[in-house]
Amino acid sequence: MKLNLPTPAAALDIDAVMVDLDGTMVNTLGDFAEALNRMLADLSLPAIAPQAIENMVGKGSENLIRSVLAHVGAADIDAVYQQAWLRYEHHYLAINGQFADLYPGVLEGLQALQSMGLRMACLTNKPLSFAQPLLAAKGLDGFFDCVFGGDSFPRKKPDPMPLIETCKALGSEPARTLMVGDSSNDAQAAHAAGCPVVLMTYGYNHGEPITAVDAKAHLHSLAQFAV
Ligand SMILES: O=C(O)COP(=O)(O)O
Ligand SMILES: [Mg+2]
Repeated sequence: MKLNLPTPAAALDIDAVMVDLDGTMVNTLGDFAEALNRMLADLSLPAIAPQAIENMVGKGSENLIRSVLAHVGAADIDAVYQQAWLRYEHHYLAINGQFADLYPGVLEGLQALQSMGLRMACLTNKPLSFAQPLLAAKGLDGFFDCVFGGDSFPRKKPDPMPLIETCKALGSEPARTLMVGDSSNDAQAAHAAGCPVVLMTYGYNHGEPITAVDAKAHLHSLAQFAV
């Protein structure tokens, strides 16, 4: 299947697509802020501003919680981590999707990829138990042949392992499987796995400009797949 990309990239020859979740399909910053601030309140720690959280998203929940605990000045992060995770998990599952919105053009883009007959996976660093209900709540679950989270494999993005394993599950060669993401994690993992990668310009990239990260294209909307 030839997937046409806006210039300067040429058409890509692919059989399947892996789509990242946070910052690519769903703006989950509001969910992160709500669940993390409820966790901090339970631990009698100060609140954190959503803008500060944005740069910490992308390397999974443990990294996020540890970064937030450090930011608010928790005295002994290792000592408090397990309780913090349990409170965060409880609150996240309770509010999952309520403070999160699809980015514009997501449905159009996914419909276009689906109608091209491409096999599709959602591949996120979010825990699978968070990702599956979020996809369902946002009406996205029907698009994907498989869904893998940050705890589905022994290693997370930016390691190439989750992409290589997802390609196997999709029955698609890495070189013919497109990664669609929003951060240098997605790009680094894709480069190492031998997958082409396209990056969205609106997501979370650790505070760095995403256009500086090498990719086949940088898109402002998934609807650009529909043209
Ligand atoms: O939960 C995270 O750290 C980010 O998840 P993502 O891989 O869907 O961007
Ligand atoms: Mg992301």
